[in-house]
Amino acid sequence: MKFLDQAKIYVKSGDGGDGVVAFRREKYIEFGGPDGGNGGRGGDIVFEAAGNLNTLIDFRYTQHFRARKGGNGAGSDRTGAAAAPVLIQVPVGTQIFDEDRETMLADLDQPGKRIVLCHGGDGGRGNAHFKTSTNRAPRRADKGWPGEERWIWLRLKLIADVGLVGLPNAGKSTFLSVVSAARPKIADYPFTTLHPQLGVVRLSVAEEFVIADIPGLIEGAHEGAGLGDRFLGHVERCAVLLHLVDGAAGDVVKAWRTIRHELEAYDGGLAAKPEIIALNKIDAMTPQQISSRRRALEKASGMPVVTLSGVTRQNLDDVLRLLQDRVTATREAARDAAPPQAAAGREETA
Ligand SMILES: Nc1nc2c(ncn2[C@@H]2O[C@H](COP(=O)(O)OP(=O)(O)OP(=O)(O)O)[C@@H](O)[C@H]2O)c(=O)[nH]1
Ligand SMILES: [Mg+2]
Repeated sequence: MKFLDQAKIYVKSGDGGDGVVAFRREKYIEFGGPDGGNGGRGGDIVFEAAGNLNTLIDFRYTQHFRARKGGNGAGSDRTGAAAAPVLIQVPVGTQIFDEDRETMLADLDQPGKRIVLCHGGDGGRGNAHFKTSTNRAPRRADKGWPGEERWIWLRLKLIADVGLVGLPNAGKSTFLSVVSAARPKIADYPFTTLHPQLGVVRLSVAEEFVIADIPGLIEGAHEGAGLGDRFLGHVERCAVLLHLVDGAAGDVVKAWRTIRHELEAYDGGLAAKPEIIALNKIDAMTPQQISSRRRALEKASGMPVVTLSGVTRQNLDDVLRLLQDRVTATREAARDAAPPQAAAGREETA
């Protein structure tokens, strides 16, 4: 499946329908009164977060969205029909930015959340509306109000509970493939993973969380080296980062520091996120190597370090338990902090 996490599109809500000038025509009544109806409202542009999507690729092919004009008014005081809204479905986690790419207009962070981004124009008034005691036969009717138009940026930030970070080849995709049903590409060369992928981990009926595997980072990623750091956006909303360090390749402390440095250079609160450090590929290390590298990492980071092997599945259960507990705690804290309305996924208008 192709993946795209940003897209620029044009949206325009429908113009309002025009009001009309009309007069009553009936037998035996010489001068019928004004009865021109109002125009109908133009169609809205509505965005909806859809749970079954996880790419913006469709927006590469369709970039213009226009809602229809409202119907014109008609004689006999008939109001024009309101035009149907245009509903644009985007993946959960899509943020809508103004053309400047800075101002966020909406954050579609929950399944089913909807926002009206552009309101349809109101219909113009028909001449029946302009009748007064001194002007009983007005010839005035207004055109409909124009709809709103703008260019916007869609930016997808996948919503996962756990973000996998590490150098290329650290074993991130292997880890994802053994703990979830996801089947990412795995190979012994760097930058095997070219776009983020999600997997669901199920520990029990009541316990599950989503992991995001992203392309490996290298030194200078924040300046564009390798695949750059733009995929880090996909772990911005994670509760915890699982930082995999390849224990079988070179200097583990240097590897860990390189990634920390890139997380700090990326502004998005990533450096402040809880991190679980895991020394990976212990199946390919001697017991002495495992303990000395682990100690070196613990000394450098000042944190406990877990050891595991994605290939032989050693210690996976312990690591998943740690992650689940951290995810649960974060969710509970968020629930306590959020006002009840927001937790219910209230509709809002941008
Ligand atoms: N011995 C051993 N090899 C592993 C382990 N996990 C991954 N590998 C190997 O390491 C290489 C890289 O694995 P990937 O899972 O593709 O690594 P990645 O971190 O996703 O790499 P990028 O997508 O390039 O960032 C592959 O050859 C894997 O078979 C492990 O636990 N033990
Ligand atoms: Mg990978």
